[in-house]
Amino acid sequence: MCGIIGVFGNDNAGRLAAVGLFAEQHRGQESCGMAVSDGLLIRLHKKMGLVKEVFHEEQLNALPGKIAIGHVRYPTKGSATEFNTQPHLVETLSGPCYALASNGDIVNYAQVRKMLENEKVYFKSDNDAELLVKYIAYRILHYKENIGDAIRNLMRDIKGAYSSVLCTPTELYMFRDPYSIRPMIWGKTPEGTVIVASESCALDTLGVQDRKEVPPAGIIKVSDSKIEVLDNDPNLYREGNCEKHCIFEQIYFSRPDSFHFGENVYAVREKIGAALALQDEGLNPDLVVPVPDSSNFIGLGYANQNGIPLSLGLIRNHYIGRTFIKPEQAVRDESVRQKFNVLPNFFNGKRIVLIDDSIVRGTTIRKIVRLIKDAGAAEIHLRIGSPQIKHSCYYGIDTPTTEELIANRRTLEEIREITGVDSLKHLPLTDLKTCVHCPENYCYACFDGNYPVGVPDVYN
Ligand SMILES: O=P(O)(O)OC[C@H]1O[C@H](OP(=O)(O)OP(=O)(O)O)[C@H](O)[C@@H]1O
Ligand SMILES: NC(=O)CC[C@H](N)C(=O)O
Ligand code: SF4
Ligand SMILES: [Mg+2]
Repeated sequence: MCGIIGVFGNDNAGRLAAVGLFAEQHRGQESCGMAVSDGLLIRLHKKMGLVKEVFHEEQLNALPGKIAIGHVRYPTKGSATEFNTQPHLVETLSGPCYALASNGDIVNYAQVRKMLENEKVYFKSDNDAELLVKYIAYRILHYKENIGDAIRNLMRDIKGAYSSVLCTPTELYMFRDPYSIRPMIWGKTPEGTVIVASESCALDTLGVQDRKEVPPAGIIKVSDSKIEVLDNDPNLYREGNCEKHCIFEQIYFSRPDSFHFGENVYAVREKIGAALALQDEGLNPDLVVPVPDSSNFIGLGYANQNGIPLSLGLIRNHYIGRTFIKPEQAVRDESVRQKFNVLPNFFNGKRIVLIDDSIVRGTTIRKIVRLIKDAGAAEIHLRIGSPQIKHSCYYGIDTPTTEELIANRRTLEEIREITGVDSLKHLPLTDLKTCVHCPENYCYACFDGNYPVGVPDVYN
């Protein structure tokens, strides 16, 4: 998962983009970057690190212009390096230049890259956003297409998830894959600046009130003279006429104050909590304790449904960030250890319902249960706000190789034993589907293995 931002029509475009990226920091912590156009030239700055580390006053002063695109990266295609960091800039010999940033992942990356390499297109990175921008530049130069047509052909030829922003020296484009797997939302500030972001929390921070989702297969072109929604029928590029939004955005990834796929994220999480609670009538624990932060609203939904007090007995260090999205296991282990502590004398003798949104490798929950047990809890009943994750994601979340997923290596009973809890229940898929308004419009592949856009080819 990554976060994108696009800004058009503001003298402080770079600064606004930095504010937007900061609001989306939870979507990518490894590196970030920005491309800003002053009308003639696109300048690029990207580095490993967090937004506040990469964009100081000095860098922002060196990025003048009215159009900006930016990205916070959580790597899925290509390792965590500066080369693979987005945006990617293409400067062509004949003049035009384009910068692009994208959230998602491409499943036929190898095939399309090979096709472009056969046409003498050169790649600097292993990142899918470079593939997207080079594909577009290739179509424009080779077939003399305009950008809109190049993007339409991209939708025909390139399969996977992409919520992308592209800028030229004078225009901003936003476009989204036909299944709308990742969120993408845009609007205008009262002063008329156009902003597009992965999540509405970034638009809120930048003062955008009137906001709309970029439609499936949508292509929106913003120039000085107008905003054009270019005609494009999603059903030309997909099987069935459904969108397939990532359900994991609602369960874990997005900020709870965001709104997308027609839902308030916090409200979906509260429903997940209530659905978990319905499985537990008669359990009567003393306290419901969520694993902060992503499970707080699931915990609240559970507590309200069964009339049990919600208790914030686990305290997290807010400066550690997300642990599941860190690329190395040793770093994940150490980060979880440093991330959580318990309130003193809080758990002693108590029967706890402990709530987390998901178990991926099992790193987090093992350590948390140990902490709570050491703090004297009498019973721990672990409830997970999603089904077991048994399949990798190929659309922008780095759920690891299937062997790394604990649900593939152990039975549910073994996981209960390893974690050391008294009982363990996941939310069944059928119940999860009741927590959103249009369940048919979601991807659930990491739970059921039904991949709406297929699985990757192999690069060789
Ligand atoms: O089983 P695991 O491999 O540990 O992965 C699952 C955990 O990772 C996520 O938390 P994370 O710390 O990434 O983010 P959060 O602070 O937003 O909950 C998620 O909320 C689970 O707690
Ligand atoms: N998680 C994402 O959306 C990652 C975007 C892109 N695939 C990258 O690796 O940079
Ligand atoms: S496989 Fe899972 S994480 Fe990936 S897009 Fe589908 S629901 Fe989301
Ligand atoms: Mg968590």
